[in-house]
Amino acid sequence: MASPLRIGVLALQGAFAEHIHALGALREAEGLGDIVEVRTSAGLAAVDALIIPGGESTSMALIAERRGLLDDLREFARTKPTWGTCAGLILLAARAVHTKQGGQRLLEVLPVTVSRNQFGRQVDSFTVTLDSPCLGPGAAPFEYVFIRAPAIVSVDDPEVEPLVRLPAGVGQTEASESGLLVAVRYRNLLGTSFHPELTSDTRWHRYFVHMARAALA
Ligand SMILES: NC(=O)CC[C@H](N)C(=O)O
Repeated sequence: MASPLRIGVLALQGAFAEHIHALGALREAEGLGDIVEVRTSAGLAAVDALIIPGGESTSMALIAERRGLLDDLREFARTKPTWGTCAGLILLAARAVHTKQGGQRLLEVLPVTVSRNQFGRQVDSFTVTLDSPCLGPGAAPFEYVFIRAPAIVSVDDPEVEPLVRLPAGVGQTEASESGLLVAVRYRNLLGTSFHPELTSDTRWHRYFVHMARAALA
């Protein structure tokens, strides 16, 4: 039997404890191995898959850079299963718009452009319940939580698979027939604008576990 999957959560800043909690809830059913807080290059080298949580992408990148972890994170995300949620999605992206003056460091592994804080400030946070066929045939709707979230405003590689789109109009400044993209998959990468770790619904975590397992098989 294959050894149990070891999933790490980047624990420099942000909502890492919530992801660890969500993975913990799946541990037995999914036969997960250690669920690890990753803070160093050695810690990263010891996991099979990684979640980069929500938080503040500029701070997270700065801390990672100071710890000499940024290049290792980039290398990891190039080939190993990696999921970025919210700020984590920004870090994975090839390009970000509406960044702070002077720009910000990104891992540049996911060929999309994200717009930071697309939906406004903290007070404009919102939830929306959407059908999510990517979670399985006949899957019940999922409650999506958005907190100063980015949106994916352009997809720059045909291999990027759109997974979830908001209804047209939500968070958009320009009239457009299709809504903003808030979840994509690309090879070994999953990027989501929302925070599934803030709900008790673990289906997105399960999606990532299955994706990671398939990628590593
Ligand atoms: N909840 C979040 O992760 C917000 C992300 C934040 N707006 C950023 O740019 O990093």
